[in-house]
Parts: sequence; C-alpha cells; structure tokens
Amino acid sequence: MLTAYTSDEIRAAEQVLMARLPGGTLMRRAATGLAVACVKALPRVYGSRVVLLIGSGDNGGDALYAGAALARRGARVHAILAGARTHEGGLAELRRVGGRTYDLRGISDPARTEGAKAGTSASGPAKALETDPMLVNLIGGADVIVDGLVGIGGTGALREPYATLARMSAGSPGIVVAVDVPSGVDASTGEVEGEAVRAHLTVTFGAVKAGLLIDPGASHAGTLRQVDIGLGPFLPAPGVVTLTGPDVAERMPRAEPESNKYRRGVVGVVAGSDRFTGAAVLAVGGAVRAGAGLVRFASAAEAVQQVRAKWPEAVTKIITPEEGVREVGRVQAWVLGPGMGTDDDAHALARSVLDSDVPVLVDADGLTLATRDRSLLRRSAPTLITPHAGELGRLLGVPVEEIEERRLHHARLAAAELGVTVLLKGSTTLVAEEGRPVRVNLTGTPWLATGGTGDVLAGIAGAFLAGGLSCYEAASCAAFVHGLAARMAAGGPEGGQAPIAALDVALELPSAIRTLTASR
Ligand SMILES: NC(=O)C1=CN([C@@H]2O[C@H](COP(=O)(O)OP(=O)(O)OC[C@H]3O[C@@H](n4cnc5c(N)ncnc54)[C@H](O)[C@@H]3O)[C@@H](O)[C@H]2O)[C@@H](O)CC1
Ligand SMILES: Nc1ncnc2c1ncn2[C@@H]1O[C@H](COP(=O)(O)OP(=O)(O)O)[C@@H](O)[C@H]1O
Ligand SMILES: [K+]
Repeated sequence: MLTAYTSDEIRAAEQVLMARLPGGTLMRRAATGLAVACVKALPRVYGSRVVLLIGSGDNGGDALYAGAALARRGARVHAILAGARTHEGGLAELRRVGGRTYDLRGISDPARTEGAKAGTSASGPAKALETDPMLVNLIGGADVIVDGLVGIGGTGALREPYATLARMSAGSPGIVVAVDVPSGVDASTGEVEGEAVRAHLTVTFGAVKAGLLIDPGASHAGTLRQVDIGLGPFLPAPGVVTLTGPDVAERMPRAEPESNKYRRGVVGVVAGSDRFTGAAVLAVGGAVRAGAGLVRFASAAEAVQQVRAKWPEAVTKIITPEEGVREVGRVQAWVLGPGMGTDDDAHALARSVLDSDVPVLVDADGLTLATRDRSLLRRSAPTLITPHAGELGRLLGVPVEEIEERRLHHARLAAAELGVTVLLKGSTTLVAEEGRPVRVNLTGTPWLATGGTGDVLAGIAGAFLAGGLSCYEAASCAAFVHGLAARMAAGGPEGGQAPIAALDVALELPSAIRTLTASR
C-alpha cells in the first residue's frame, strides 16, 4: 500500500527528525536526491543548461544545492532569484562552484513583494517579465528547469512573479523538474488555484504528498520520484492511500475448491429500461467478467431481451415497478441504476431494491433518483454510490467545476453527509468512507473517458460486493481492475495506445485479473 500525507503531517514528522540530526542534514539529503534525478533526466550533464527557479523558502534552498551539484559536474547553471529572500547557504554554494544568478528585483520591483496579488494575466510587471530578453533566453534555452519556487510552504494561488515564471516554464522545450511539489499545487489536496508549474518529473522528499496523486495536482506533477530522507518512522497514519497490484490480489474474492456459484456471490442487477438497453448490457458484462458466481438481471422486457442475447450466463427476469424485485431471488448485493430511467416507475423500482437488507451499489439514474429523494439512501445495510463529478455535484448541490477542483474535499464530504461509501469517478478516482483513509486509484487511463465504461465499473464492483467485500474494498478493488483492464485494452500486447469501447474493458477483465493473481 502506498501512503500519502498532507503538508502539516510531513512538516510535523520533519520537525521530529530534524531535532535528532545535525542542522542542514535533511536539505542535503533532499538536494542530493534532486540532483541525481536531474542527472537521470538529462542525456548529458556536462555542458547542459540548467535553470533554477528560486523562491524565498527552503524549497529554493533544495534547488540551489542541487544546482550546485550539477554545476560541479559541468552543467551551466543559472538561478533566477524570484523571492524577496534567497536561501543563503544554497546561494553561496552555487556561487562557489561557478553558478550564475539573475535577480528579478532589477526588472519588476513592484511585483516582487511577497504580498503581491495573485495574478494570472500577463499585464504590468508580469508583462515586463515575460518580455525580458534575458529571462526569455534563459527559460527558452534551458535543457532542465528546476522549480524551486514553493514547496509544502505554499498557500493559495501563486503570486507574482512566480505565476509568470510558472507560465513561462510551460512554454519552454526543456524538461521541467518540480522540487517536492509543482509550485502552485496544494500539496495536501491537489487543488490548483490560478497558475501552477506543469512538471515532467516531481522529485518529492520523505513521503508522497496527497496532492501529487489527486487531480488537478496529479496531472501537474508528471512522473513521481520519491527521495528517502529518513522520515518514515515519524509519519502518522495516512489520510490518503493507494492500493498496489498485490494489495488488490490479496483482497479480491477467490474461487476456492469448495466454491459453488451461490457461495461465490450472486449479484442482482437492476438496470436498463425499454428505451435504454446498452447500460444494462455493460453493467451485466462487468459483473459476469469480473467473476460473479451468478448474475440475476431484472428489468423491462426490452432490456431483458438485449441482456439475454449478449450474456447467456445471466439469469433474467422481466419485472414491473409494482412488484419490484420481490420475486427475483436471493442475491448478496445489488447494482442499481444504469439506464433505468428517472420517472416514477423507476423510483418505485429503486425503492424496492434499496429496501433490501443487502449492500446496494447506486449508479447513474439511481443517483439522479436519490438526488430528488435523499431518503432512498437512508438504509441500514451498506450503500456504495459511484458518481462522476456531475452526479456528485447534483447530489450535494455544488457546481460540477467545484467538485473537479476539490475532489478530495467533496468525496469526503459526500461520505460524511450521506452516510455512504463514495466512489468518485473521473481523471482521478477516489474512494471515501467515514473514518477510513481515502483510497486513490492510479491505474486508470484517459482512454476510459468514453460512454459506458462507468456501467462496466458498476458491474465489477457489484460482483466484488456479492463476493463478500465491504463497500470500501469492493469499490477500490473494482476501480483498480477496471483501470488496469482499460490500460491493457488500450495498450495491447505491443504497448501502443488506441481507443477502447466500454465492452472492450469488460472483455479484458479476466486477463487483467490474471496479471494480478499470477503474483499472489
Ligand atoms: N522542513 C524540512 O525538514 C525539509 C524541507 N525541505 C524543503 O523545504 C520545503 C518547505 O520549505 P518552506 O517551509 O521554507 O516553504 P516553501 O519554500 O515551500 O515556501 C515558503 C515561501 O514561499 C512563500 N509563498 C507561499 N505561498 C506562496 C504563493 N502562493 N506565491 C508566492 N509565494 C508564496 C512564503 O511567503 C515563503 O516565503 C519543502 O517543500 C522542501 O522542498 C527539504 O529540504 C527537506 C527537509
Ligand atoms: N480522464 C480520465 N482519466 C481516467 N479515467 C477516466 C477519465 N475520465 C473518465 N474516466 C473513467 O471513465 C469512467 C466513466 O464513467 P462514467 O462517467 O460513469 O461514464 P458512463 O456513464 O458513460 O459509463 C469512470 O470509471 C471514470 O473514472
Ligand atoms: K516546487
């Protein structure tokens, strides 16, 4: 299991460790790791052009010491001093080994005070910076740009001149290496307010910061490299974690010698309608291919006909809203919602499923119904909801953009407010449940952003619920294998990249699961 922390947690651990070591030890460890990462990123160090963006804190100190190490190996290092102060030891070291500096005070005095307003528009002093020939040449001509503007001490939107430097570095052909965290990204949450550095590589110290795993922060961080500075024993229990392949293999339901289809788990799927049948086919497909012992599918005649045609493995039943799922037979978990519609009949059907005493996964139209009638989610058995940002926004009465900007906050909020387990889908998938660390799934691919893949995910999680996993475990394992199957379907044996359809994801599931279980 990979663990991730907030800035405060990291800082507290650093204080304890620092008190036991000679002054400057941690920064030296950090800077050495950073320099090594830069060396690896460069085709050749000798003669390469390295530009350091230096802020006023210790983050700038790390960059200066690392820059000095690179200068010692023959790199041409230029530090752009952007803060009101500069780390003295780091600056002296860089100068000692022939590193050069460019002090921005000379060209944009008014913008340089620490209290200057956050700005994203290139006007006034920012414009002066953006057209300054020296700066343009340095940043435009760099082989590597090291972002040492702010680290875990950053708060709020990047102020000037940092914001302009972040923007300029994005336009450079050089490799951008972020020190600890891309400046402008909230290290604890991944939130980005205004401008932020877009790094190819982030070299982070001591432990992974949660904001490096969660979008929009995650997509600003690029590849992550962690440098050990000895923080491990001093870290608290993490608030954010990520499952690895072996973690998932260990948790997933297994087929035991004594298994039969009922013991392996019967999942009921209520999805589709006379008008919409595709979602039902995909949700059943996810459940069948993820290893449910048996899938019982109950819906309107048209959806039943389509599911029977595609998945002969499923046991199907045509039901009416009045009778609900009473006669469908015993299941260990339900999947409710994809394509079922949102009218009064659908509401009656949802009520009959949610009245049951087994875990229910609510997705898609089921979530729309729950938005209109929150009482649907008040139940004694466990409930897992699987919204995308739009659906969660409607459930919480928050604009979709706000959900996307503050994913961690809203996933936790929904779990607490609704008393359910939340799987928030999107470019970063999060699983939140009260009292548990938020699980971040890292296996997805942007190729998943295509119609119907969410229905497949609902089927997978339903199969895992029926197999006996809790909502929290079923959701996180399902997100993992869903992302992995998509990656494999999009990548193929040659490792290229190609579009995928939702059904491809379902079909790839056994192969994806095989790669996990092979190692257990
Ligand atoms: N504390 C430790 O033990 C270690 C810290 N290290 C480094 O130290 C960093 C933290 O250093 P600091 O605590 O000095 O903090 P930072 O260097 O991250 O930032 C603090 C400075 O940035 C300014 N600032 C904050 N938000 C800003 C914004 N939005 N726009 C413009 N300026 C902003 C502050 O006014 C302050 O001057 C870590 O990220 C890491 O790089 C490493 O050397 C490893 C050891
Ligand atoms: N940019 C992205 N990167 C990775 N995964 C994504 C991205 N966009 C969407 N996804 C994933 O694709 C799936 C889409 O599900 P959903 O929004 O419910 O679509 P649908 O309703 O069409 O099935 C989810 O698993 C989601 O996490
Ligand atoms: K940084």
